[in-house]
Amino acid sequence: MSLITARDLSVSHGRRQVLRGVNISIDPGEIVTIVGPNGSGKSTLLRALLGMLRVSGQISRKPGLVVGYVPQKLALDRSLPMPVSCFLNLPTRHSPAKQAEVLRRVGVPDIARQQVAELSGGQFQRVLLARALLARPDLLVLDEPTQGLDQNGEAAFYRLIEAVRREMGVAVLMVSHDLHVVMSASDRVICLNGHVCCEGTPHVVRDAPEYRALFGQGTQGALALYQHEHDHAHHDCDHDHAAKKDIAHAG
Ligand SMILES: Nc1ncnc2c1ncn2[C@@H]1O[C@H](COP(=O)(O)OP(=O)(O)OP(=O)(O)O)[C@@H](O)[C@H]1O
Repeated sequence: MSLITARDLSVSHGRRQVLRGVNISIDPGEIVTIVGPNGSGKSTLLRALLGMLRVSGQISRKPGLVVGYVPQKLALDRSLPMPVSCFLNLPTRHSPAKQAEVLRRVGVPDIARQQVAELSGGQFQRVLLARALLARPDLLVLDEPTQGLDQNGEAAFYRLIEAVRREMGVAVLMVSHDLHVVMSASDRVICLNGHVCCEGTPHVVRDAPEYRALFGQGTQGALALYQHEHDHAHHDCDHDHAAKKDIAHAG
């Protein structure tokens, strides 16, 4: 049974429709990455799936589903004096032993007493991940989790995500702008631009015309992501969604 499924999902911000007719489902233990140009509705889709927005269409969640969410921006004044251990207790209190275990798991074992304001960007991302993992989620939702990290930091973070998935069996739904990472770390990629342009295993998507129109080819693709106007006609690429998913699970 899927953890979360949305059918014919549409979302408007005010009078502006941001998402239309989106179908998506996340299965236990899979890593799914959403890519798309700025403003294409990626964060909106995550927030809609989490039940944070008014939507039209259907969203169903597995009963008792626990989600750990790491938002793109956290409205936290990092100049506030607050040790990591206190931050990890927001909003639910956890024992020091449990905190230590999860901090060790995300690769920052010695920082419980450190001030949040003193953490590097990479350490702070790991603390955010630790906080999400403390809830023992079935599904981790990460909105551009490596924003602000350098390439090494990004690669290390995604390796960590894969290790956490392997060890805890948690499914991961994330937004990324890093094509290279998307290709290597995801079971399934969804290209979004107000609607699902195409989706499937990284290899299936890489060869899809819709994906190439969005990202171009080769290393120049990352630039295309930001420049693309996305006015091409759409071949209905949802029709073989089931087949692609099969490939995703077989591979
Ligand atoms: N709360 C809001 N009220 C009004 N408009 C919004 C709101 N949130 C998002 N939007 C608009 O909806 C569109 C999609 O925004 P969203 O943040 O989902 O895109 P995104 O793909 O995540 O972008 P980015 O890659 O820049 O993070 C944008 O045009 C944005 O300005």
